[in-house]
Amino acid sequence: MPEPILELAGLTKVFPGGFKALDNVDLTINRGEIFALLGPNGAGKTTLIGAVCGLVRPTSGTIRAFGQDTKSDWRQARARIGLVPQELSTDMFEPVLHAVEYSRGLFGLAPDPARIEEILRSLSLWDKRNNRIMELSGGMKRRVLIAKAMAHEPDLLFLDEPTAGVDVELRKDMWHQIDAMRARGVTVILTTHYIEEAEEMADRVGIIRGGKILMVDQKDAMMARLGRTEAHVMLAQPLDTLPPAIAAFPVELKEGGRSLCYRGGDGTGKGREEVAELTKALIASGIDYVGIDVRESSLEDIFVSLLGDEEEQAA
Ligand SMILES: Nc1ncnc2c1ncn2[C@@H]1O[C@H](COP(=O)(O)OP(=O)(O)OP(=O)(O)O)[C@@H](O)[C@H]1O
Repeated sequence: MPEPILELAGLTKVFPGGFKALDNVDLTINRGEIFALLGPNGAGKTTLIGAVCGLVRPTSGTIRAFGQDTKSDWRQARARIGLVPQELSTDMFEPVLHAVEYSRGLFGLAPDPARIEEILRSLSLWDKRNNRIMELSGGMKRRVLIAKAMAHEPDLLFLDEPTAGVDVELRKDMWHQIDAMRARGVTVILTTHYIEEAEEMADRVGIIRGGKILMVDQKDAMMARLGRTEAHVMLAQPLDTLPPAIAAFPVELKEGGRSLCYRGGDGTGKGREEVAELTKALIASGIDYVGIDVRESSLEDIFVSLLGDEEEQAA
């Protein structure tokens, strides 16, 4: 039975000046899951995190964390929440070790040098522990942000764009770290506009745009429901029209009749079987082909088509 760890109801933020960055957001996050909040620039992701972490005051709506309304007992909830912000704002002159120890103390936990060492080693920061943060590379600075958030052993961890602008190796490393946190029972909410990241990491995905949650679902269910198979068949001879046996498939001629494009299935692999049927039907109809390119749609395709649909509706 899923146990809600964070419950947002009707969460709305209107900034002074009238801009509505969050518009009636309802969202429940369950213990132990990795939830990816996916959305384009300015969608409201950082504002949502800020509201939960007490950095942004909601205009209306409620936030319950660990079963408690955060309005009544904010400090207690906040002590159990870790935040890895997009940017390092303070501590530049601090040595790494000190900054991380300080983060632990900030929320009232007793010092634990062994735990801090474990965290720093797991992030390959141990050798840099006595360096001032300003002396580190951009990627290392990001690791320090994660170390700081992990130092107070949060039950719920927000990662705001954890891998924006980092190299592929560090990105993989971070994914590893997130996995390790999940294994430790930490609930992780990450914001990203890298779809690949959501696809790789998340159990559930929420799509946010213009301050509104457009869709929330298990990643696999979202892929199955909205996914498609796409196949391009390069024909040996261009065709003007399709015989009925071929036109019965969800296909259309492209490139002046030189290729046949199939779009079908449902993201469960069913489309591939239909493509196999299509190739048999082509042979039976005496239509020769020289190549086939089949691909399953990714979360990215789904994301782009969802946002596209929204734009059409808004127009
Ligand atoms: N303090 C503020 N005053 C006015 N508007 C703000 C303020 N902070 C954010 N906004 C606006 O609210 C919207 C949502 O911003 P937010 O930072 O939450 O987006 P985001 O989804 O995190 O985007 P990104 O992917 O670019 O980080 C933006 O249009 C932003 O300009």
